[in-house]
Amino acid sequence: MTTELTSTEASAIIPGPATPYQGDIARYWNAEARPVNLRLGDVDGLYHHHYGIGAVDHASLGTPEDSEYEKKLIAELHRLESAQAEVLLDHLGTVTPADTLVDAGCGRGGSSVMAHQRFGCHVRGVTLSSTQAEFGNRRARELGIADHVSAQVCNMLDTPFEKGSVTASWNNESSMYVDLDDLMAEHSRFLKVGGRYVTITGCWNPKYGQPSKWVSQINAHFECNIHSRREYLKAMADNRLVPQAVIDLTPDTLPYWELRATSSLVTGIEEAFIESYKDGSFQYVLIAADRV
Ligand SMILES: C[S@@+](CC[C@H](N)C(=O)[O-])C[C@H]1O[C@@H](n2cnc3c(N)ncnc32)[C@H](O)[C@@H]1O
Ligand SMILES: CC(C)=CCC/C(C)=C/COP(=O)(O)OP(=O)(O)O
Ligand SMILES: [Mg+2]
Repeated sequence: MTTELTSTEASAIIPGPATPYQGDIARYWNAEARPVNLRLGDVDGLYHHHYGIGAVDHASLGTPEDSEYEKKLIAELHRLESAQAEVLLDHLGTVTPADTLVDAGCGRGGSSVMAHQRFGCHVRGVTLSSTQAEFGNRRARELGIADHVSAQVCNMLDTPFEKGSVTASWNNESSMYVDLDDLMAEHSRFLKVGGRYVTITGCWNPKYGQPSKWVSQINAHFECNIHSRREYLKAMADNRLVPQAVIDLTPDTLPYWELRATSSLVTGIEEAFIESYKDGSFQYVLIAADRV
């Protein structure tokens, strides 16, 4: 028989944050309720905390004078965010319904749901935020897929997944909150040999020199710590994760940002993304790696 835990029972078995920083990040995401995320998620019930890629369908938007324009703009931004998750899933390799995937830093669970809908597999999400985990588990119940998709409050650097038990795993815009060597070591531990790891992330470009003022602004805005492209490749190489594809998605994400900057849902961080992508100091990349 399965019974739900009371919050007192749950807090007795869920350890506190591993560091004071992780406590801050848990609080940040527990309190987060930005319309740019909730109103986009309301379009079709897939709630994302990542950005979009692909060309804007200007024909579908009509003109700003149109009374439905704002609604269409929100739907278009959401379409581009879901397109980003589809591209991540395209790089997970062969996944069968018997497989288990891990969504590390799963947010409200949009990517987890999409992975289950595409592959029929099990997806285990981890997040520091109890509000996000509850939200994701509620959505999974509403969709009737709670037996396949679940989220739990857990540090992605110290997960309960058994060694070699996971077919594929990913970080969708969640790796800038952790030490990369610790992160790649944990994915490497729970992935099967021959399994696949994918990250989509913003990283600073070593060709620029050091993190630009825009990168510093993004770090301050989200309380995160953006790594360089070089650090990703080094941490993977040191942890038996061999890149199979490194794709610069920067040109593909700029249209999303330029459209978002015109909307009523702006949050103030749009300029930093647009300017850093344009001056070359910051890049939006996908890295897919084989666990060897
Ligand atoms: C920007 S959101 C991305 C959410 C999701 N991947 C998506 O694409 O919608 C960052 C997520 O990383 C999670 N996170 C940050 N540090 C973490 C850690 N140490 N362990 C687990 N989750 C973490 C946060 O709780 C949050 O859910
Ligand atoms: C690419 C980088 C550096 C990402 C930082 C992590 C992050 C906060 C992603 C988007 O979350 P969100 O969807 O909650 O943000 P917003 O409210 O801006 O849409
Ligand atoms: Mg968002």
